[in-house]
Amino acid sequence: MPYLDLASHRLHYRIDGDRSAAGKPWLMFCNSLGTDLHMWDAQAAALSQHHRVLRYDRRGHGRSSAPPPPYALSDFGKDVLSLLDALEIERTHFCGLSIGGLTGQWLGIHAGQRLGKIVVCATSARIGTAESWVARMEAVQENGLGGLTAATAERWFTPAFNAGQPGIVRDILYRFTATTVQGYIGGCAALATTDLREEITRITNPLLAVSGKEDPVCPPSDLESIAVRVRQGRHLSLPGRHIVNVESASAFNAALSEFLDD
Ligand SMILES: O=C(O)CC1=CCC(=O)O1
Repeated sequence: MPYLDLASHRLHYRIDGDRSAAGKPWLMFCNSLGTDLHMWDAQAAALSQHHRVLRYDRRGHGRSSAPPPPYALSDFGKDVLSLLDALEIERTHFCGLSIGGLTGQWLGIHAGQRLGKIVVCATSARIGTAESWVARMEAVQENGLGGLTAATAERWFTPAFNAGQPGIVRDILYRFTATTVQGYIGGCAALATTDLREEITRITNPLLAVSGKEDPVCPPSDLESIAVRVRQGRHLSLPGRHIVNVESASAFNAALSEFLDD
């Protein structure tokens, strides 16, 4: 299991596809709050035929360790750049969901030359409010992540998906409750202090914004707003709630391939 050891924490990552296949472009995925790199299993399986796929667990999530919170969005962006530098990856396409999509926006603003195309999913230039994230941090401090499981399932998937795909939902919620409290709180702190609404106009990379039609966290209007504010943006809405790449996996994979190959 490969890790990158940094000064304050270690990042767990995984490469699918032939790493030495120089003709294949890199495609990097970044997970959301309370998930790990397995949220991209369906995408890695489909896209690794034509790409070298790099996934990692954002700090404090999955098998990556959690430095003491709070974190800032720039910490997540710098973790990505550290991984790219360590793996000698000059340039990669980037796909992130929710806080992973905010990380993609930060990279587009501050390190656009390291990215090819950017895909941001179920995200916003500013997710929620500072007050809502402070309340979430307090709830997690008090009850741990287990206390949030039912509400999380409801935000992440439609009732039909929750009922129809219990195995997939169980697996993703198991990984949710396995997230460290420090890592989750650190992520909430970054969300409480992030507002990229002005800065995203500096993004020049081609960008695809993907929304879940019924996402109560980042509704389609948020993704549309990103697409119109960047230089070369487009927006696509797919059936599902917040974790739209899982709920609409086939359509998501098709859209991702089409956008990257275009
Ligand atoms: O509230 C949630 O669980 C959804 C979410 C907000 C930011 C993120 O990464 O996930």
